[in-house]
Amino acid sequence: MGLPSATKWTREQVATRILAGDTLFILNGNVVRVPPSWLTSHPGGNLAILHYVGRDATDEVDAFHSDETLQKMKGFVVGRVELGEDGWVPFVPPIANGWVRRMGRDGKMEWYNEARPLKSTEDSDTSPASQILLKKAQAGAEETQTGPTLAQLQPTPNKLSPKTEKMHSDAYKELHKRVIDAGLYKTRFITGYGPEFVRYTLLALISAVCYYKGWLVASALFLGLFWQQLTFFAHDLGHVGVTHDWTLDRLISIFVADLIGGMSIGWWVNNHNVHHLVTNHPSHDPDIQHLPFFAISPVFLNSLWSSYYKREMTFDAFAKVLISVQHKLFYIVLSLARFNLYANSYGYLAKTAFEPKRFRGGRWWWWTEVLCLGLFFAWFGAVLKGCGSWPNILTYLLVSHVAASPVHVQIVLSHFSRSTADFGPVESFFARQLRTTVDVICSPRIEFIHGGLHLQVTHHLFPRLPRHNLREASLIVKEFAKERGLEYAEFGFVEGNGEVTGVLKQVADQIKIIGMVADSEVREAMQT
Ligand code: HEM
Repeated sequence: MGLPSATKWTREQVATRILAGDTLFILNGNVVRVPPSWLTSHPGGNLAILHYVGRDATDEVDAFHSDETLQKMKGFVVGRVELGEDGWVPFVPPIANGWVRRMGRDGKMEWYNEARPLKSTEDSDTSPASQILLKKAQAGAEETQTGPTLAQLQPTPNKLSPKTEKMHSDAYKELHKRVIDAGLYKTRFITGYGPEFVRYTLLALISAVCYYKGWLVASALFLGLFWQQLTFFAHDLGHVGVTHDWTLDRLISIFVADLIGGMSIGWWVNNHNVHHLVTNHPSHDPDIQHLPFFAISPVFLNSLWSSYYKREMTFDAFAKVLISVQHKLFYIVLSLARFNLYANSYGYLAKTAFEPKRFRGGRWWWWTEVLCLGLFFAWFGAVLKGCGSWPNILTYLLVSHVAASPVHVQIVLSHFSRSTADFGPVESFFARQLRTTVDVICSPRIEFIHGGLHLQVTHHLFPRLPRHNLREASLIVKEFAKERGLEYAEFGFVEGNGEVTGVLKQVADQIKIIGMVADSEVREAMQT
């Protein structure tokens, strides 16, 4: 690079370096350069960073990193930029237009066009002018264009005002300070996790006692409830939100998620971080990419490209049948969702088997996960074998997996009925999380059923905040949002289910309408 860290960079210089392949983002007015070797070993995954290339990532970086990491990040600063009255004028990251870096035939890194942009032709709340969805790249397209262009880096203005977004960003910083000052980053080991551990132990014990008594359905039911509750603990650990020590939290989470639950925590964290950063973006957020089973927006009927799964989400004849009745299949599909999570988990571990060492965890995380999954298959396999007959085995498998499934309903409630529009890089982290996320109202007495994660808006704003402090933090956030006239969305559990199935029905109806229009066109053509 050759530029010392005190150097002032112009916006043009930043753009030129990005187009040349550098991974740059803005942090508190500094230009941060992530070296390629670091990008692949980033504990939050490479996509987390790629979605912020050319943008001011200060709020996101503050939300996701420990103080120790924030200090270390200073070592990656390569210069400064002039921030205007409305802050940094962001670029559109190359990945948003389908451009990624990969090794070329000559052994050098080069741009690769994995997808082509599908731009909005209007400027509405559901389809803002800034919206870029992705479609699979056409064969041979990369030969005509060798990398992203300067024009592609420039965001299309929409109805968002950069001044207002800057105000939201400043407000978020102030809010974060209030949360820190209130001491809410301190984990409540005794009063928070104490009752949790009693609950986990009881559920596991009841399941074991029932099993040895031969009450298999009851045993499976309590095993499922035990898994359901442990999911929340694994979630906290995945966010480094328990001991706040990456290695310790990761080790405990491998024990909980892989050994007891049979799922890869590495996969879950990788997936979940992307979801937190590009929440509800149809082409980038894996948590809303569920074809052929669900489509929460008509845009999915265009067979979009997923930058997370690196494949086309094909809306084929099979998907068409399922989506047209998705609101009716909603609970049935979710009750079996755990099997899909196993598949994704093992696929991720297979894919990462030959990845380079990580900055945190080197390769041990991978081997420990594989070992713990082996142990899971050994103990759960023995449990199933002990059920005796095939009908008993099948019943045990189904009951335990269905009993663990309410957690999936809860997760989708928090986002499925919220906006999936892409307001581009100008939108602040604060405003984006409030727009795409909703809380489920629930009494503190029964909030353990939701694992406390029904306070999803506050969780999205402060992902590393220990779960048992979310209620207290949410009160601060709500008051703060009210002061600034921002919406903090929340609904009751029943109302939320109604909204989500309503959204699914709307998309399903859309298919019927498209089908009817096509039929009448054919009829008209035959008559003429
Ligand atoms: C040079 C730049 C960066 C460095 C050195 C860095 C370093 C790290 C480290 C060490 C962790 C482990 C957690 C911790 O110890 O704090 C982490 C996690 C993470 N990072 Fe970064 N990071 C960088 C840039 C970014 C950017 C630009 C983003 C996105 C805006 C990002 C998103 C994340 C996420 C989502 C996690 C996972 C946290 C969680 O699971 O709760 N990082 N990063």
